[in-house]
Amino acid sequence: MTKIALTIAGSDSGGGAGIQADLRTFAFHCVHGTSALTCVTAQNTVGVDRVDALPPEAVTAQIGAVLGDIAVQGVKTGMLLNAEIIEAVAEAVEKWKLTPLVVDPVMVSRTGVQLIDDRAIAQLKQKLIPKATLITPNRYEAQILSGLAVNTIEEMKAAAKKIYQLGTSGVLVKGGAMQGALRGTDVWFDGQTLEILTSEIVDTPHTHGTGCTLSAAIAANLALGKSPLPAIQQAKKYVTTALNYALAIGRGTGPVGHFFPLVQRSMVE
Ligand SMILES: Nc1ncnc2c1ncn2[C@@H]1O[C@H](COP(=O)(O)OP(=O)(O)OP(=O)(O)O)[C@@H](O)[C@H]1O
Ligand SMILES: Cc1ncc(COP(=O)(O)O)c(N)n1
Repeated sequence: MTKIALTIAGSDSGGGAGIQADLRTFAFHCVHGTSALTCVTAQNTVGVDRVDALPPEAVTAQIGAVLGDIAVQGVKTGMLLNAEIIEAVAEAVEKWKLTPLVVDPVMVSRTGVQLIDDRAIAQLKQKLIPKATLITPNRYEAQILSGLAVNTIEEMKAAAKKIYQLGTSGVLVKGGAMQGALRGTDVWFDGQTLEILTSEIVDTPHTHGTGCTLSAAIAANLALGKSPLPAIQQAKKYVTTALNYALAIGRGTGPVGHFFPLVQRSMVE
């Protein structure tokens, strides 16, 4: 039976992150991708020029149109932008019993720039994170959500445990923005198991979309029937490969190569 996933996220006109990365990641996993758009960014490899939010009712309607007709086996949320959209998504999660649910709490970019306002952060904490199967904060998001500094592996573990208390069933603190040997080391905590996930460090400046790609790959693996930790381990391998095939396009931070491992050994000349 065809497995189906839903992404609730923003559009990246440069095609590296957001809905564009999520749908490519679902397709790579042979999972049919459905989507509910929250905002439209005018974005490229250099930066974000403008963000236009959709009305929350439009987000509700998209989720309703999908779920009213199509059963989905995995869901992820990405850039939700404002408190009203977060509220609408939390209500839809409740109404449609959206599970398993991966919440990528997109709040701060890898470069440390805050992407959503303080009210939206509070709504994420109160309304959405407690409903999540797992959440995937990066280093800076983990600092905000835990109120702790995150500079060492011990601090990543402490942050994961503290964030778990917000009511999510699992926390993956991502280490893409950590320094030195910790770059690419993530920490998983689900209330019982504390696991350190490592990978090779891929030495590339082209890392745009790694967070979106990881959470979409986790949602795809959950839709395929894996339980959270194996889903995360598989997703991390996919991101590492995609980083190895990252695209040096544009003048800034290029995107990871979602399909390039396939293309290399396939019929495309
Ligand atoms: N250079 C790297 N080498 C290996 N793995 C990496 C590297 N950079 C990021 N990762 C991995 O990519 C995944 C995404 O983590 P990251 O911390 O980059 O998320 P993010 O900040 O949300 O992403 P983004 O850069 O897209 O905003 C994690 O599993 C992380 O360990
Ligand atoms: C529309 C949109 N959504 C999310 C991100 C962050 O993405 P990432 O953390 O993967 O770089 C982004 N830059 N644009």
